[in-house]
Amino acid sequence: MNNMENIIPHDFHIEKTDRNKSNGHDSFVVWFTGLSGSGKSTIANLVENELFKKGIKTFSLDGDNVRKGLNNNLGFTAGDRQENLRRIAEVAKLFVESGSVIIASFISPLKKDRELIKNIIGEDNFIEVFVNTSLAECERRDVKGLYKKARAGEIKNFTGIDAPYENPANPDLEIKTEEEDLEDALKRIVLHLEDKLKISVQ
Ligand SMILES: Nc1ncnc2c1ncn2[C@@H]1O[C@H](COP(=O)(O)OS(=O)(=O)O)[C@@H](OP(=O)(O)O)[C@H]1O
Ligand SMILES: Nc1ncnc2c1ncn2[C@@H]1O[C@H](COP(=O)(O)OP(=O)(O)O)[C@@H](O)[C@H]1O
Repeated sequence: MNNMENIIPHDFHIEKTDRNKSNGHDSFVVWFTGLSGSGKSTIANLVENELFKKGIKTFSLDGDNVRKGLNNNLGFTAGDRQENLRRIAEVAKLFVESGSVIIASFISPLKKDRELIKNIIGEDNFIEVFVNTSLAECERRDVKGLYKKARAGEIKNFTGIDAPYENPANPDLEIKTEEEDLEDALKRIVLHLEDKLKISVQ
């Protein structure tokens, strides 16, 4: 029992729009989804650097700062992934309220979980970027040696091996890392965000 009926929200005076006006830009979430090793963190880092250089308030959320802290009691079953992503979405929503552009990089493998994330954050504040790299290429890169372990049966429920990844049907942006240069992809993403930020970021 969590007694939600007894939680009565306080009416705060400073709203998102006030913070956005003060910061000179809108706030929202850029959510990178894709297989392990697809390039989410690499691209997300570059995007954050570009925005930060322009004086935009940004913050990155990824496995390193979330799965080791807030979500250190969660693993990789379908239920744990959903709870991982639900909590992250709630945190991201708070950051958006605070006026930041959030760069989130999580495998987020299932359509229904990405729908949940979008509903929590709000469609208007959510930009989905699908980092589309084939499993074969991710496995070839094997940045962290995890595919090798998964193939050897040392890691269970590994995305792409014995756990599913469902491609997004309608992402706001799709980056095919085997076909497009990193620099070109970066330019394309920043260009897309320019409009959303409602200020010039050239
Ligand atoms: N079983 C299994 N499946 C997939 N990934 C695994 C697994 N075990 C550990 N790892 C490492 O954890 C990172 C993925 O965590 P996420 O929070 O992004 O996953 S999820 O969105 O909840 O599905 C992922 O990081 P990235 O490689 O950066 O994607 C892996 O390094
Ligand atoms: N076009 C590209 N975009 C992103 N990463 C690329 C690209 N081409 C090669 N890579 C390499 O692929 C790897 C992706 O790893 P990483 O960014 O950690 O992936 P993820 O965060 O999705 O697990 C890095 O070693 C990166 O240098």
